[in-house]
Amino acid sequence: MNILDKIVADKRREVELKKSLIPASQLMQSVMMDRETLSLAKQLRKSRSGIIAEHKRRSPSKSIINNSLNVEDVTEGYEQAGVCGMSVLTDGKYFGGSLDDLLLARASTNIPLLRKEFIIDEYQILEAKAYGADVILLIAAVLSRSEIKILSETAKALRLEVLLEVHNDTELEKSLMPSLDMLGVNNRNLKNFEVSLETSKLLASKIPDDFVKVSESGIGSIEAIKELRPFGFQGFLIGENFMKTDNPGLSAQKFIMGLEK
Ligand SMILES: O=P(O)(O)OC[C@@H](O)[C@@H](O)c1c[nH]c2ccccc12
Repeated sequence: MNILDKIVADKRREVELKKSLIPASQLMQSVMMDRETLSLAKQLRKSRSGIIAEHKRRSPSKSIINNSLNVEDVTEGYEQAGVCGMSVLTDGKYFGGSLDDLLLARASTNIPLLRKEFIIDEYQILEAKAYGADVILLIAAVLSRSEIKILSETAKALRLEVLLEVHNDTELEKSLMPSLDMLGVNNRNLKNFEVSLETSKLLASKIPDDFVKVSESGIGSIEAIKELRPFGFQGFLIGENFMKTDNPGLSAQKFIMGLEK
């Protein structure tokens, strides 16, 4: 079993358990359900930098990235840096995140927030909304076309935006549908952790222009972004490069200043 299959198998068990502890009807009562969501796609289209900065404590590929920061400080730092949006990892077992991280980030900022999670069930989309997200991630590698359709339509009904993540042609071709807002190309293969920006360059021309194109993972320099822009990418999802420093907000700020020059 590859690591992705293992994560998803664990996730299915986790979701069943959570459904029995906190029924969907209870999530529906969250005050967040009535919150006006923010558009990440709009921010990316009008931005000169296109940075989506991630809160990520650890990952299965790198183990510990940074365990000594608090999520509110990171959120405020990213906001001050002028990022377009923030991605918050909520998986606990493999990434050291939680839904509380999302809620604390929500309480600290008014920028669009993405729930970064392995979503396999509509229940997790209700959770995303109830804990203050504006956008959800769907990963084509772990979903069928009909699952992508059901999950993305559920998100739209809750006024959440959808970022669909692909890593190859087959995943891209099976996934295109109008209920998606943004198409992300993950430069990291989630099955073996190999990273290459070429993945983004290869897939870019196959993504129709109605979707905002986002390049994800392994972006470590301003040069990398300048290289990706001509392929039509307007969003750049960066985690480790910021989170490995003592002050992720400041690192993001330097990056953005370099891009806007
Ligand atoms: O830390 P990086 O290499 O900048 O990558 C960020 C983000 O793209 C990565 O965390 C990610 C992309 N897709 C995912 C799906 C699940 C978990 C994590 C991810």
